[in-house]
Amino acid sequence: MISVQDVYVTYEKRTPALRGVTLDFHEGEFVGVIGLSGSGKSTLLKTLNRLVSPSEGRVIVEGKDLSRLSFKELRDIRRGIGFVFQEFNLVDRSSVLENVLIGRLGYQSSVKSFFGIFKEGDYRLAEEALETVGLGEKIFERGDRLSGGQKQRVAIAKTLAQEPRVILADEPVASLDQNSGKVVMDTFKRIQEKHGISIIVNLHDVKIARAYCDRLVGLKDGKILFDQRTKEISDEDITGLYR
Ligand SMILES: Nc1ncnc2c1ncn2[C@@H]1O[C@H](COP(=O)(O)OP(=O)(O)OP(=O)(O)O)[C@@H](O)[C@H]1O
Repeated sequence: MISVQDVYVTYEKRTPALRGVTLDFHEGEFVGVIGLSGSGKSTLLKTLNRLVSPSEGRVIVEGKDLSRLSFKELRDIRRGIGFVFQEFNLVDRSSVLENVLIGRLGYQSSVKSFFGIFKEGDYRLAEEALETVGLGEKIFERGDRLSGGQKQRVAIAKTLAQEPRVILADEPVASLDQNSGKVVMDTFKRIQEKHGISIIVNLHDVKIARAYCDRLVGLKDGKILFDQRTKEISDEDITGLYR
């Protein structure tokens, strides 16, 4: 589904953040990317929807080289790829429903988007997405009235409203307390299992990564140290990653 082929990313002539990364992501997987701060986790995730472009190598999504797409083709590909950030990225003064509807903007013509005109189907999808993340009752609440965990679930609902094939999540529980983090990770798991959507998530907490992910990619200094089924990963692998 997504193929990363010998990718290097260099920011402003510094040491490369990624150095020859090659791996494939498959349909329906729950993959965790782990490693020290600065190992390149965010950079890797951002290359998967061209928020960051490789300096060398290629990222192929559904058979298409991301670096060779027209504006429209990139927009179409990005519709199928949700992105969840550590800091939620919601509009605090807007309602939960309005925030989730933003996920539908990729399906509107630009004029319609500008005037905020949504179809009935958009509202239905937004409501379904909120039900899926367990926030059906908060639909008219203002964003800034929610707890951190609830905000992150609204952010997930927003990506669900996009009807994605894959959700990328960059440290989605790093700003949350343990309980809220668990609810958010349970939500991702449910989405993977019930909706068949692939989840690719950066995590600095190895315990969480081991508990939820089917496969773990260990990044160290911009290179892949291991890429294995979670149950095959030893304590030594983990120690080597953080040494
Ligand atoms: N926009 C940028 N401009 C310049 N350097 C950057 C930029 N983004 C990341 N870097 C550098 O690239 C390297 C990898 O960073 P990246 O954020 O991908 O790692 P990470 O594993 O996600 O770390 P963290 O968990 O701290 O975010 C680091 O050395 C970082 O300083």
